[in-house]
Amino acid sequence: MELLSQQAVFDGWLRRYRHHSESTGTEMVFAVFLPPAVAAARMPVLYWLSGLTCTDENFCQKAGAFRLAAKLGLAIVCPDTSPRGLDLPGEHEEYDLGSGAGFYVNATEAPWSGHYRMYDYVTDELPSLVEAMLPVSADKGIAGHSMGGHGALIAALKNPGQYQSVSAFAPIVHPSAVPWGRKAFRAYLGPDETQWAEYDATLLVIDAKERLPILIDQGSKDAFLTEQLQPERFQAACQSVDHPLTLRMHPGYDHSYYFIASFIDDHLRFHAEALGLATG
Ligand SMILES: N[C@@H](CCC(=O)N[C@@H](CSC=O)C(=O)NCC(=O)O)C(=O)O
Repeated sequence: MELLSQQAVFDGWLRRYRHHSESTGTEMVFAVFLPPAVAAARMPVLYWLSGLTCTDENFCQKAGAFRLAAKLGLAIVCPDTSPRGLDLPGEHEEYDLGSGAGFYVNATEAPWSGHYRMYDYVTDELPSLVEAMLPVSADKGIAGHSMGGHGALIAALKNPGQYQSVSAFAPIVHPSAVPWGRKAFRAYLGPDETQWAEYDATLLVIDAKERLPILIDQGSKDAFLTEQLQPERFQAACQSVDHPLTLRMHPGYDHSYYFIASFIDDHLRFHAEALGLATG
């Protein structure tokens, strides 16, 4: 992997790397924050999955996570949200399909299936690469926002034992039932909706093999709340099977990174505690 940039931040390092991905068949870029303590020990990692229109950079520039992550000794890896550098039909025309909108699934439909394999990329290929090439441990949590919040939920629900913690900001909890998800799933997974269940957190949680506690924060003034997010549907599914969920509604907050920045410390502490780091 090729180091693209390195910057000192809170006595740690923010690096961006490019590498060839077997999953997507493209070059992929990711960002990693390495806390200062990494010099002394292999640190656990939080994977952050971003939302529609994002790259690896949105979280790094806007979330304000690195001061506390440095103190906790928690590395953070931020993948991109889709393959890049392709020119598939329709790939760059709409913000919620194609580039910047990979939805963390393995596409089965043309023209996407050869490259849009973001599920394999974020759950398998990228962690293997990061653990082989960087001074981090195999202990990991996963979190994300909106499309990426849902990506985090399905990554944890589909891989029992792989993550020690999972959390989300304003996740699209039931993509099979809302416009953003239905559009993406129809394109990537085809018209047979029974195939969509494999990537729908509200359906997956019912038969989850592990009851890993989930933290979700949601703003009550989020413009996408009613049409696209509907956290109450996931809450009902969790309640029906006693899956531990903490869903916090925050009056006045919207869908933006101002909301994420306001509560990111709670999520970092939530993950750090599950990963065995001191949070005091
Ligand atoms: N442009 C679109 C909405 C785009 C948007 O709000 N993207 C969010 C994630 S939404 C769900 O995945 C985001 O994180 N944007 C980047 C940022 O830095 O805020 C529209 O206007 O409707």
